[in-house]
Amino acid sequence: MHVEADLPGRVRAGLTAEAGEVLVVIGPNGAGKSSLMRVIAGLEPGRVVVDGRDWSDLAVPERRVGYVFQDQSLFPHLSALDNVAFGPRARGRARRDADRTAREWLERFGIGDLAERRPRELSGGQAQRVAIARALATEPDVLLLDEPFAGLDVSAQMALRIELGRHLRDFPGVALLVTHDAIDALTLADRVLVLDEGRVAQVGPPAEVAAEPRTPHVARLVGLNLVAVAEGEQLIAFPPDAVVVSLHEPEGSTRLRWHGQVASLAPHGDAVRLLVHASPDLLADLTPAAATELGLVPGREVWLSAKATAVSRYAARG
Ligand SMILES: Nc1ncnc2c1ncn2[C@@H]1O[C@H](COP(=O)(O)OP(=O)(O)OP(=O)(O)O)[C@@H](O)[C@H]1O
Repeated sequence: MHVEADLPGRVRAGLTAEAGEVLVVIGPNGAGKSSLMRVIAGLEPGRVVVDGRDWSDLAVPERRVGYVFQDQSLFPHLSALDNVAFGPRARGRARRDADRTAREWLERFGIGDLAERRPRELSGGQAQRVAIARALATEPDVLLLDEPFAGLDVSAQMALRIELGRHLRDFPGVALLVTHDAIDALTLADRVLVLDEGRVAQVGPPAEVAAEPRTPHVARLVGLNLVAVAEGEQLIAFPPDAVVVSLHEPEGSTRLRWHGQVASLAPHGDAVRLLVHASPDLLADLTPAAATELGLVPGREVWLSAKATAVSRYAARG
């Protein structure tokens, strides 16, 4: 499936996905992730072309799309069952038929016994299961999930993540899932799509995106330093524990060195993690003993150099 979406000033993105694929969409605040989802769903006016067919003027129910958005929560006056049956009914299925489908979906999510409850009588995790069941019950070609775990506590998130992963494996269409959490990308994605300033900055399998990030946002997410070199044509990435911190300019010919000011120090596992304001900002891990010996405090001027063997270098654009 090929999707082109254009919402001027907010997002302009093209993506291609195989049937059954899960694309996890990541990017910093304001990158256009929600805009992409909303324009595909038809909740914002914009241009959408799917496999050469122009969807732009199609109303929401005419699009073969299921969505779970934070602000499109369940109908409060309907039971869980009626919420899930709503989509099939709106698509013309007879009441008994739609109810049977809805009941099956609730059972698949392990909440068949909650069918008669109203949304306010459900926990956050249960309500989110109903919302996802409601989206899947319409048998969409595209499933859009915008931060489906937001607002749930950590253990509810983990349980729902595992369960959703199972349903996504069986889902025959294309799923797009927006998240801020690297765990979602690593556990749920077939491929990760990175949005930056409304454009697709990178697409690839999670391991590849994590190893060779092309945006500062993804580099931070996976805990790597990222520096543009060769007039911006290439990038180098290296982990914070491959950075040597010194108070004086390092000897030798290495060009992998930067001068900057310590912005913060924080415990990180057994190490101390420094954030140094240089160009660009860099992270460095060192032992607590070394941090004390160097007298590192915020504001201190330092030199950083990267161990060449720990640096990976790759093209800035794919
Ligand atoms: N209703 C709106 N009208 C106009 N501009 C909007 C609207 N909603 C969002 N924007 C702008 O569009 C851009 C993309 O926002 P969007 O919400 O899609 O980003 P996002 O990647 O989902 O961000 P976040 O991670 O913060 O949810 C931002 O510059 C934002 O200010």
